[in-house]
Amino acid sequence: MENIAYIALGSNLGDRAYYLRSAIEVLHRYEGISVKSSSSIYETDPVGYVHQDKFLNMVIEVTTTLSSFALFDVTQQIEQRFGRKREIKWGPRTLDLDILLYNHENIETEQLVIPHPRMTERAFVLIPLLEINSHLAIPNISEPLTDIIDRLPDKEGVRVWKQKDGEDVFALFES
Ligand SMILES: Nc1ncnc2c1ncn2[C@@H]1O[C@H](COP(=O)(O)OP(=O)(O)OP(=O)(O)O)[C@@H](O)[C@H]1O
Ligand SMILES: Nc1nc2c(c(=O)[nH]1)N=C(CO)CN2
Repeated sequence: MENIAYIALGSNLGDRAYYLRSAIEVLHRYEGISVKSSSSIYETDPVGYVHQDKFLNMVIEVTTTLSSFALFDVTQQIEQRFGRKREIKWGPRTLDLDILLYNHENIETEQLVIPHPRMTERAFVLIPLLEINSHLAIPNISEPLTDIIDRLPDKEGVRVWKQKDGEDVFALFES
């Protein structure tokens, strides 16, 4: 069975675009995962822990035959592979992969919560998400995403870094 999931990517250490691109490539090559579309790449001011460099953030849509938990395992493995270290809460990272949505499911386990619990507080997530699916509904949220974004303070720090142009996800990373 095909499931639809949305994944947020973030990086603010080292060659940020390389980490985003590599994560998308590894996901796409993975048996049972297909990357269907991607947002533009945004450069965003750090939120939470502010004494760190700017992030690149984007969101992708994937279809997958994997369960939400199996997909989560894959995203955790990819973070590990690209040298993710967790030192400071909300601090610098080479690669962060968050599963935002999985179909319209509500999942609440210790390891995995979907919809991602902080997604509606983050313009750096909602702006790229809305770019790829302007009709998206989030379980238990009835307010339009555009209204939510309007009142998020971090929206001022979200700027397009590389505009998406066409369907090819990987074209985003070519200079
Ligand atoms: N939907 C989800 N996607 C990714 N991780 C999740 C999700 N729900 C819960 N988690 C859990 O969050 C844990 C902490 O994640 P992480 O260290 O990446 O936090 P963070 O990126 O610093 O902060 P945030 O969770 O606010 O983005 C992960 O180990 C994972 O078990
Ligand atoms: N702009 C921005 N700020 C953040 C980000 C992020 O991806 N982008 N991720 C965080 C922890 O998940 C904390 N703060």
